[in-house]
Amino acid sequence: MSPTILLVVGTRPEAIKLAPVARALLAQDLAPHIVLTGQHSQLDPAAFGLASHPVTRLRCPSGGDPRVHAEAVANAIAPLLRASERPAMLIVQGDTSSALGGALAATAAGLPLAHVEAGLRSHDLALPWPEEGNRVAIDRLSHLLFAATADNAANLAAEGVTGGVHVTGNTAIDALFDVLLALPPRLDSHGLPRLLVTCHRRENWGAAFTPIGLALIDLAQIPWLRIEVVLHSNPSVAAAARLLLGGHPRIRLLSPMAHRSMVGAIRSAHILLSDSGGIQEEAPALGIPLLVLRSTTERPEGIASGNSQLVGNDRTQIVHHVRHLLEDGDAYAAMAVPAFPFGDGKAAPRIAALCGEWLASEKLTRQALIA
Ligand SMILES: CC(=O)N[C@H]1[C@@H](OP(=O)(O)OP(=O)(O)OC[C@H]2O[C@@H](n3ccc(=O)[nH]c3=O)[C@H](O)[C@@H]2O)O[C@H](CO)[C@@H](O)[C@@H]1O
Repeated sequence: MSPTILLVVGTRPEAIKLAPVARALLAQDLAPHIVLTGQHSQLDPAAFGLASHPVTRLRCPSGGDPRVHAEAVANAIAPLLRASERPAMLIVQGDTSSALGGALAATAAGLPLAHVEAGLRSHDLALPWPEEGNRVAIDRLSHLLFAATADNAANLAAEGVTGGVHVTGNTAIDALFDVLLALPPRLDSHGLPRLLVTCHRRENWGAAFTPIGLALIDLAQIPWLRIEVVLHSNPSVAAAARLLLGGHPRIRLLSPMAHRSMVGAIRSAHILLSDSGGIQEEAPALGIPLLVLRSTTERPEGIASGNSQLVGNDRTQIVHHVRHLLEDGDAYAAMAVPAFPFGDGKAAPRIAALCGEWLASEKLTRQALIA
């Protein structure tokens, strides 16, 4: 029987980034089993191509203290690891409290743990909180660490974590390529240039969204610029944008989109304004200039490749940088060259092969110890 591998999925980006891994594990004759923690309660496995795998649903919605949430997830996963058909390995992705909960549960049960997107660091525990702390904690507990980039592996080395580290690329690019294959070809757009905005990180919640919203209202005075804000699926995160921008005649608020539609929207945008991690990975590959609504990033590779720029959440700075890109064709063209600093779209098969090899070598070691 194929060894079972549990994949813990709490949020939309984890589903997007683990779907290619689940598929690649199956191709390696390993049996992926999806554990939906309930962090994003509306998550539909079918929307991410995960429905063909066995799925266990836990009831751990987010809200409140993320450390309490991580503990709740760990407690809810524990019985799955004690079951008679104990999995061979548990995989977590990224830095959510679901991922931390999965890592804690695996550790408590003495189960091998693999971390997809290991070594990502902003080097500031407060930005983003609690994600940066979750990243460090998960990496300390993991047996296999799949770093997306050489910089991420170097972050691990600097912390003294070297064993089990592999540079694989980010599975976000695998997922992006999958979507692009299914999208109709891009038609030349003769419409107005579009500024596409997403904003959901904790540091831009509530009142912290105000300068960003006011910057969009300033930019809406440019008559030939279309502004679209994609709201987050968490209504309390979306509330500040609704309050400030709802009803503005020149700013469209859009409901959260399926990944396929989102990639289509990014691909046809002129400029992106976002604090999303995943969009920082996708924008360079699509060659769409990205202004990052943060003062720091754990993804400096997109800045080094010339595709993104940090603009923080200051009203004047945001307006200045968007206007600069709209008015200076050379500056725009320099940021619009597609680049692939986050991977070549083959991260998931690499990860699955490494999991298979690791499990085989563990089995040999166990057999040698018994003999
Ligand atoms: C800054 C940061 O700490 N980000 C973390 C956050 O993700 P992150 O900040 O990427 O979370 P988002 O919710 O922005 O998800 C981004 C992904 O969702 C897609 N999208 C976005 C809007 C929409 O309506 N529909 C849609 O499909 C984007 O194209 C992208 O693929 O959790 C991830 C999962 O652990 C981590 O890997 C990231 O490090």
